[in-house]
Amino acid sequence: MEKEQRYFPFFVDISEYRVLVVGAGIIALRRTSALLRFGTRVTVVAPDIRAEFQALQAQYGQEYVCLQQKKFTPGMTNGYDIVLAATDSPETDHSIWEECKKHGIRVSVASDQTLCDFRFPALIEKDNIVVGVTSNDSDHRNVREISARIRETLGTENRNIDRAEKQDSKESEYQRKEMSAGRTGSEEKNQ
Ligand SMILES: C[C@@]1(CC(=O)O)C2=NC(=C\c3[nH]c(c(CCC(=O)O)c3CC(=O)O)Cc3[nH]c(c(CC(=O)O)c3CCC(=O)O)/C=C3\N/C(=C\2)[C@@H](CCC(=O)O)[C@]3(C)CC(=O)O)/[C@H]1CCC(=O)O
Ligand SMILES: NC(=O)c1ccc[n+]([C@@H]2O[C@H](COP(=O)([O-])OP(=O)(O)OC[C@H]3O[C@@H](n4cnc5c(N)ncnc54)[C@H](O)[C@@H]3O)[C@@H](O)[C@H]2O)c1
Repeated sequence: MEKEQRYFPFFVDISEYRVLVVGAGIIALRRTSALLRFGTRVTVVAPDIRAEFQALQAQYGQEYVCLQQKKFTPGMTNGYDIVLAATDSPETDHSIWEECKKHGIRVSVASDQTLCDFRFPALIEKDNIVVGVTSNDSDHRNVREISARIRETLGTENRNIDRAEKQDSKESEYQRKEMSAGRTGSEEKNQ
């Protein structure tokens, strides 16, 4: 019988990490904005970059958000501590995974749970409390629903970008909220 895979929720200081995110669509945006709230530096590589990434760069500064408008090419993962593959091309995601495995870089592939060294959780943040939710059976929809209920109980706004907002690439609700809250990279770091 196959052993059930279980994921342990380490809570790690990622402020000194260098993170590469390949792809700049809705999933990459949700994850990049989450990582930035935890003080890390992120490089984003994609031929099409959603407009909200410019707002993140304006908010956190170029030191924290480096945008590279180009396709992934071999060698790009060099020097990164972790890599998130979130393109809409399974072949590209797979070659990113291969390169990371070859060089011992931890990698998560949004399109394929079998290619994840770690799980990207749903995040609920309330004052200094951080809740991370994941599933051992990869029922992503359930993770999302449980997280929404925790957010409701704690009275936290849903900071995550919903996939339904995908079409609204100009000025999303998320961007307006972040901008009107006047959040800055240094404030986030000090939280
Ligand atoms: C928690 C959350 C965090 C985040 O993404 O930020 C997250 N998925 C979320 C939502 C969600 N994901 C999917 C749907 C559509 C479902 C539907 O409609 O049926 C929805 C619902 C929605 O988006 O509304 C589809 C999906 N997801 C993965 C695959 C590939 C596969 O299963 O192989 C496919 C099929 C793709 C396809 O078919 O194209 C894989 C992963 N998704 C993970 C995390 C990691 C495992 C964590 C876990 O579930 O335990 C992992 C392994 C990737 C990783 O760790 O990198 C976020 C909740 C955000 C929140 O609420 O805060
Ligand atoms: N984990 C999750 O929560 C979840 C949920 C749904 C879907 N997914 C998976 O996540 C992936 C991304 O979904 P999305 O909705 O963000 O897609 P999207 O279409 O919004 O964005 C795709 C991005 O990938 C980039 N890209 C394409 N080819 C590239 C290449 N060769 N090099 C670099 N960048 C490249 C595009 O320029 C674009 O920025 C899909 O594979 C999807 O199956 C994950």
